[in-house]
Amino acid sequence: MRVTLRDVSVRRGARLVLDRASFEIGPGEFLGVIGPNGAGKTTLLRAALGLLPMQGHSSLAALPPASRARAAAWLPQTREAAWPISVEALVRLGRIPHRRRQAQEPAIEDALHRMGLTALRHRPITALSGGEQARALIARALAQDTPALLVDEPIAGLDPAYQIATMTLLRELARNGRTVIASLHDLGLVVRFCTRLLLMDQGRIVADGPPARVLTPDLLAQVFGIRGAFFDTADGPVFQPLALI
Ligand SMILES: Nc1ncnc2c1ncn2[C@@H]1O[C@H](COP(=O)(O)OP(=O)(O)OP(=O)(O)O)[C@@H](O)[C@H]1O
Repeated sequence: MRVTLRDVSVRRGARLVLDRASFEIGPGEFLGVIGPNGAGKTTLLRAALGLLPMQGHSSLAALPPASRARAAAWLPQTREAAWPISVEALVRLGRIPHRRRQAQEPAIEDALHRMGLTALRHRPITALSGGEQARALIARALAQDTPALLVDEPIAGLDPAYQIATMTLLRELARNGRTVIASLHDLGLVVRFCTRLLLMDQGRIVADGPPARVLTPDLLAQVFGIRGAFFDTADGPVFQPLALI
């Protein structure tokens, strides 16, 4: 599904925290939204979904709520569990937009399996570690089985194996025709997995393109205040942040 944003702006009080953001993304793309703390990444994703008052146009936000819930799944950054429901019940919530339409169980089993939660399915989510809770919330988004997936820091708090597994899964979903947008901080992993990067700074999109064209020495210095290096490895290009400037 194509997701289009045109001149989307968000104000918080007197501050413009998102300034005329525009981009278009289609099936097959895995877009990594990167930028320093406070750059506006979460704001961009939430505005795209219509979860914030905004100006401008977002194709997802323009959909009626029921259609939007079948078009896009959302993994929020905050991972607190409000109620001690079971992992399986949480994942089942992802199926609400599809109720009455399809068999529910295969999507729930698949999501539990993909996130390594089958053995934890009856555990209350309040009795899981932070990383396990994050995996349960990713599984809920997967169970929603939508053509677009917007995920806010999906690998924060995950161990290295689940970080790689989750990035691999998101890349596979994109390769199978989904549209995936993820805010991410790990520049090494975005270079390995994302097909395209959107670099944000102070509420603006300052670069949009393939990883090697976005993580240039000039932009790394200007936006992050760091320098880093690219290496070619048997597993593909690798980027390592090296030092503050
Ligand atoms: N509820 C709010 N009220 C006022 N300002 C807010 C609110 N939420 C976010 N902001 C401000 O909006 C700006 C963008 O925040 P946002 O959460 O989009 O950044 P981010 O790039 O996702 O940051 P991080 O990497 O730290 O998660 C920040 O300056 C933040 O302080």
